[in-house]
Amino acid sequence: MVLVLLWCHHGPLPRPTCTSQRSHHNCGVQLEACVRKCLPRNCVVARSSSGWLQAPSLVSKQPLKKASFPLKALVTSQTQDVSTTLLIGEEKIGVLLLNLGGPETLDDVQPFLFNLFADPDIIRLPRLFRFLQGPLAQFISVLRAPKSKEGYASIGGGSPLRRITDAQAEELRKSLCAKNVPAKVYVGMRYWHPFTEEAIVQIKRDGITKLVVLPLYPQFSISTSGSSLRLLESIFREDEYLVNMQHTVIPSWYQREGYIKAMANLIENELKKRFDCPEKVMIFFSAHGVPLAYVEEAGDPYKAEMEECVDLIMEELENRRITNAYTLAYQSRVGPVEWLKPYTDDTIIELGQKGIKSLLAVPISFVSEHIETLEEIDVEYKELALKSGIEEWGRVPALGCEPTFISDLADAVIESLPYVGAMAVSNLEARQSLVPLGSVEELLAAYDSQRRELPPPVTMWEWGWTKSAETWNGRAAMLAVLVLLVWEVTTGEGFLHQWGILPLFQ
Ligand SMILES: C=CC1=C(C)c2cc3[nH]c(cc4nc(cc5[nH]c(cc1n2)c(C)c5CCC(=O)O)C(CCC(=O)O)=C4C)c(C)c3C=C
Ligand SMILES: [Fe+2]
Repeated sequence: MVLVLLWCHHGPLPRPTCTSQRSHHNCGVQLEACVRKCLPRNCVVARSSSGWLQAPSLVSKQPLKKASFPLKALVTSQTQDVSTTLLIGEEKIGVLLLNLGGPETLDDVQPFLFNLFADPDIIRLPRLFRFLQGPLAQFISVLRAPKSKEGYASIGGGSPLRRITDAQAEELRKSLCAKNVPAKVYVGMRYWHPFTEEAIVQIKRDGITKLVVLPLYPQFSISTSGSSLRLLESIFREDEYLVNMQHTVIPSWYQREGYIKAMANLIENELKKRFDCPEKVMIFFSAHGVPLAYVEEAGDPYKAEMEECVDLIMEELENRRITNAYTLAYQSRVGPVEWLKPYTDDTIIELGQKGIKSLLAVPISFVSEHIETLEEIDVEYKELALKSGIEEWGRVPALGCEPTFISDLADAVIESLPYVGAMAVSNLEARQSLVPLGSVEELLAAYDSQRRELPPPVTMWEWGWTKSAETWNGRAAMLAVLVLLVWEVTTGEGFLHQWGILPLFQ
């Protein structure tokens, strides 16, 4: 196998790949994509932008020597058979799958939403107002809960995420075992059970000595993998056992051949199965959106990774002589701020107006079925498409436990094992060692160094008889009634006393 390392040390990559000094990371992504296209498939392309190495299937902190010019490409040979070296010694290998989590019952919806909105990677307040994070999360979650509950009720009363992620964990364990890498696989959710903290307790109880952290999001975003990794970093930092446990992180894996092939298989199957004239169908990639500020201000690589991911899948399909038209749009916008565009709903309407008759929706940000595939795509977007003049609608299933995909995740874990290193936050010697440290903190710093505030994702106020204003007016009225009630009960005075309604018992 050949490893190509793109090395850019402090400073923008040279033109023409770099058009913006600020989106330094994105340049790296684009450059990496260009280089990958020119190389044979068996090459691993890695890039570094701030002194540590970020390979497609691993993150490792590699103290690189200062470059005499900004960009350097190294080509080395990697001939070691990783799986044989793993089994030497008494290491206990663990794999921690990170995921979002979802409410299992309708009663879980509001507390789940509270956990989500209490996350500073979802709503980041100015430093001075950080103390309001909890009350604000409570407020927004109570406001949003009725709408979310409706959605979860329509998909059977809860999220299928836990069940599917548990099944993926079990299949991954089996696949690793079949590849001679016995490992325990744990699930750590960000906003619902089993919480990441619960998984960590189990990892410590089992005495894991080498841990591979694998977020189940193909593309990295500050709001998903970033948030989970930030949490993990804070847990690790405070725990002596974990500080010394060797670990590495696989931050994103959308460019892996197995994943790309598995996605292409799903698209090819669905095209053949569902449509009379498969070649006339437009392939409609629908990615989960994020607020534009994440990408433009905080440096989230999500958009660049998403675009590259779509290119790679289309390239794979073209190799199979499937040359359909395709497009990418972003769904699930929440709140008043601008999110990544084009929006899925606007795009569907536009395609209908342009006379497109057949669409195949491909959910691409997530590898399990969840509320946004089962409700938003299958119900809302399908209805919109049919109303907009689209006659044939199909949707590619999420990868779930698809064997090519699971086997590729197992390979990603195995390939990352030689890079598992000590966290050792305070250990200077370990920090300077050549063994990659897999520091979550530095990974996050590279994308989100300034930690600017992130926009609130829900509408706070709209004047006029909008749906939001009605909700707010209703809630304000309820609050006023509550205040009056408390006032009457505590003071014994007020309208209800004057009218003889209170006190109830005399
Ligand atoms: C409000 C900001 C949000 C951002 C930013 C965001 C990014 C983001 N989310 C996913 C994947 C999922 N999100 C899910 C649910 C969900 N997400 C938000 C908000 C943001 N997401 C809310 C309020 C909810 C709850 C559901 C709702 O009320 O609409 C889920 C579903 C889990 C389930 O229960 O099935 C997933 C999956 C990605 C990939 C992403 C950014 C890239
Ligand atoms: Fe979300």
